[in-house]
Amino acid sequence: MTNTSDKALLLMNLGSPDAPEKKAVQRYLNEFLMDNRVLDFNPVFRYVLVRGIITPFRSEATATAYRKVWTKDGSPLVVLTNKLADAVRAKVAFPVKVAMRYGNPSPKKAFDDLLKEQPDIKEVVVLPLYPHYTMSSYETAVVYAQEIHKKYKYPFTLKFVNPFYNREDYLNALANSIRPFLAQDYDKILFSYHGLPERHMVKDDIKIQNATGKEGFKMPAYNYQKQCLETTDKVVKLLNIPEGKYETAFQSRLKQAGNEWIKPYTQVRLNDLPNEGVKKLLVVCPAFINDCLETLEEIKMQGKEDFVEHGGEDLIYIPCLNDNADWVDTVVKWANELMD
Ligand SMILES: C=CC1=C(C)c2cc3[nH]c(cc4nc(cc5[nH]c(cc1n2)c(C)c5CCC(=O)O)C(CCC(=O)O)=C4C)c(C)c3C=C
Ligand SMILES: [Fe+2]
Ligand SMILES: [Fe+2]
Repeated sequence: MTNTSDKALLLMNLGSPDAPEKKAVQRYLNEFLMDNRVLDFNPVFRYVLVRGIITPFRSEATATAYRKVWTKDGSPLVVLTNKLADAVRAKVAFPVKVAMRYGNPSPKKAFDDLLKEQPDIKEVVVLPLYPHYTMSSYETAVVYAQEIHKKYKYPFTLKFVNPFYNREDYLNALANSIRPFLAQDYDKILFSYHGLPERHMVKDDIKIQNATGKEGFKMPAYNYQKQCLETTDKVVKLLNIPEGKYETAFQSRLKQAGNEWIKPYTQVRLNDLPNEGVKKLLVVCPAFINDCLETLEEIKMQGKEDFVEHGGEDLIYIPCLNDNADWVDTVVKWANELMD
């Protein structure tokens, strides 16, 4: 559609390395893990841990994992976020841009491009592509966009879409995307969310209790783990999935960030479920809006291999919302609501 508005939408995601190679992954991990909302240690310890241990030892393995899912157009996360932007763009009369918290394109690039295209832009609605609030995902995206906006004195205001883990439109889109998979025989459906160090939950709880209303977004009522459990709860109700046929777990643990992460661990459940009689498992990853390394490599590939090795027959991975039609309509609706 032709742009006729002085408002714009920015879709903000986590970001990926520029290439599935050790050097690019090193650059990416250094930026990502030096974020004090991700590795919340004192700066000197964080620097030593990231530069001296995590990045040198992790980069090659992470690059190998990225190579397994990399597409001809780039990382799945970036490609699929762009695809979502294209689908939204086709339905609206305002510009739609993409920015990443780490790596490219940065919010600065997105804001600069936006101004080049439409110099009279007055307001940018930012949608962080994370349904749930936690300081290491939603909050760091918001704060980074705010910092760049302030630093370069952009002549427009920013508005943020709130965390949406319990919003009806998101839950309906998610439930509708799961429904066709429930038509087959299955033993259980696993809702696997990105994990968090327990420590982060304590900090998030304090932030939630002390929210001032000036954060730029509405804080949720409670912490990430409870938000995830609420998402599962609401989706299983929409889908009439009976008790005992579903469970929630947390994936992607990075041990160096602290030994205790929120439980149960997806990895442990994938290994144990076959012994508990679960042979055919459906898995959905609702903390991720776009498929990425953590869903495609960790769950769809590695997770399936582990599940089968431990006696499972099949793991059927349910894709993220990506550019699903209901989800695209939801994004359009939410953007329009905030622009009114
Ligand atoms: C302390 C470490 C980490 C926390 C806390 C964390 C929270 C968190 N992450 C996402 C979403 C994504 N994470 C992704 C990759 C990824 N995450 C971590 C570490 C933490 N994440 C690392 C080190 C990596 C890189 C890959 C690796 O080396 O294992 C991705 C995928 C990126 C991609 O390019 O595909 C996403 C998406 C959320 C939602 C979250 C908190 C809830
Ligand atoms: Fe992560
Ligand atoms: Fe991972």
